[in-house]
Amino acid sequence: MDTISHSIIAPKLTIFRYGLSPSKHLTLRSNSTARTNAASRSRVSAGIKIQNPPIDFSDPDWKSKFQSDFEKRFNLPHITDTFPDAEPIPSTFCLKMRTPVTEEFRGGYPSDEEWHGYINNNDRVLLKTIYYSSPTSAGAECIDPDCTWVEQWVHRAGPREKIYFKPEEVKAAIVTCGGLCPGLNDVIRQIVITLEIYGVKKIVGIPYGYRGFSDKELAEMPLTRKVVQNVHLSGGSLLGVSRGGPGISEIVDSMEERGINMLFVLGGNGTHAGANVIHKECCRRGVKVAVVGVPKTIDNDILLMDKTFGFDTAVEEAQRAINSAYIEAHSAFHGIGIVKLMGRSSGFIAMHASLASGQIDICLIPEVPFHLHGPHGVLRHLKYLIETKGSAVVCVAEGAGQDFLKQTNAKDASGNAILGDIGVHLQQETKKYFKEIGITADVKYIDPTYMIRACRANASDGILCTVLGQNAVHGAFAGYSGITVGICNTHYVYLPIPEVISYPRLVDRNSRMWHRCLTSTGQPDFE
Ligand SMILES: Nc1ncnc2c1ncn2[C@@H]1O[C@H](COP(=O)(O)OP(=O)(O)O)[C@@H](O)[C@H]1O
Ligand SMILES: O=P(O)(O)OC[C@H]1O[C@](O)(COP(=O)(O)O)[C@@H](O)[C@@H]1O
Ligand SMILES: [Mg+2]
Repeated sequence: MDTISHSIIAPKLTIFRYGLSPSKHLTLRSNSTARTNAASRSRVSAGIKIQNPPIDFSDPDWKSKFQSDFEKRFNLPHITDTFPDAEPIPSTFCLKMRTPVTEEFRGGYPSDEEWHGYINNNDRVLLKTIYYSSPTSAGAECIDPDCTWVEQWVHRAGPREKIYFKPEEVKAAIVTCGGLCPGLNDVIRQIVITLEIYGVKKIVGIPYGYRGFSDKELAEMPLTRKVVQNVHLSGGSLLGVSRGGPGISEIVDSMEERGINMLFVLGGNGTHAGANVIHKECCRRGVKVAVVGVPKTIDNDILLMDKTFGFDTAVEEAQRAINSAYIEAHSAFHGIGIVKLMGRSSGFIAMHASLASGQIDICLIPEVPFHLHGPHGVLRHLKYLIETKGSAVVCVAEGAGQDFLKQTNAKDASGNAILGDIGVHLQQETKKYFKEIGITADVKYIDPTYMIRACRANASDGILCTVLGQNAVHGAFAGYSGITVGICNTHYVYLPIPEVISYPRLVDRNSRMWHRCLTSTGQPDFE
């Protein structure tokens, strides 16, 4: 694909949830073009199994075939795939340094054989760590109907002893795309700092996302440790962000003109789809470039990772809005507080914020359909809460209940659907309902979404950003391209881009976490 138009291919995937009857097979629409080369394989995600084509479990070798297929899928694309003769050199990243740089390092690199700070290319991290003895275990992620234990290993991230770029020949660029997310500046800062430790002198920021590659009026921003020293103290992105933008060829043309041979792309699933195509186009043109992604999304909708940076901060910041809604509701006669949180297709922020606050009576997320009206609807339960507790607080994810709203088919510049405002709808319907049944209700609606997104990262996200930013640079110097960084089971890993964006990661309604949320809110089933 040449232009970033994102009339996103939306193939249908059949998802089988263990523990449900076949009549409850679900259909999910993928919103990423990147699924093309992944669609033909079996895959597992949180609580769901997708098989396309199905594995033949009667084949006694199915497990080893699955594992060798898995290994191939998670093999990291490398510069040597396109340039088989590319020779590695000893790494210039070594923390046994001298200040100031003395003559002893002038001609060569300060790599130290005694320093055991490098990651071996064969180091691996185990992707799945729970053995489910039965497919009916809560949240079971099984490959076969017997829930056979199958080891799935992914590549460990970190500095390698051999590198494929000479620092003096590197021109590195950083670009931040999509919506804002707490921690963008922390990642930019760590990328710049780590590049300088390797000895890179030419580092630039591309302004306003992919748009900065085509808009001649937007000058690239030179970056140094000095420039980025304090950027993590503010939210937003030092470089600016945007949606939409030029086509892939234009981006790669611009990279060639500028002499960029390392590109760090900070963004969500759309940005990563773009990064993967940029990587492929560079390979096709035979230009030696490392393209490395750092997943950015407060929605936490990237597959396989424990979490993405900014998510923790978003959950923490959401507490303030929830607490205000709680106080308003609690202080009013028959008070009802409604808080809308972000989450286009995934309800992670709403679920975690509800759990963390302990002040939510009803949590509504896109993954779990609900009725508003009727004997089992949300409004009937609100009446019950008002009658029994005197007040109620609802937390709704922005992507929830879209069926209740007028569908406009409107898209943003990146091709993402523009959602209707479920928060406003809920507020209006609640007011109407209580008026109709003749019960007083004081309804207050809070939409803190953009306030949450614009925050600076909290301490735990700050650390995550630090590790991810540093690992992105190590991955590029190691010669990998078309990869992204992440955290799996508390360990840091490199993953091929298509594997993490083939569809948005969703809350598994059979997971223990969703069950815990229901336990905490005490809400009934609204389906
Ligand atoms: N399928 C795609 N292929 C190439 N580029 C894409 C694709 N989807 C989105 N992009 C580009 O990635 C950037 C960010 O995408 P967007 O969906 O807005 O945010 P996010 O990366 O956070 O999901 C935009 O510039 C957009 O044009
Ligand atoms: O107003 P904008 O910039 O389109 O952002 C809204 C979207 O941004 C998000 O916060 C994150 O989306 P991205 O990951 O695509 O940046 C969504 O939850 C929300 O729907
Ligand atoms: Mg997105």
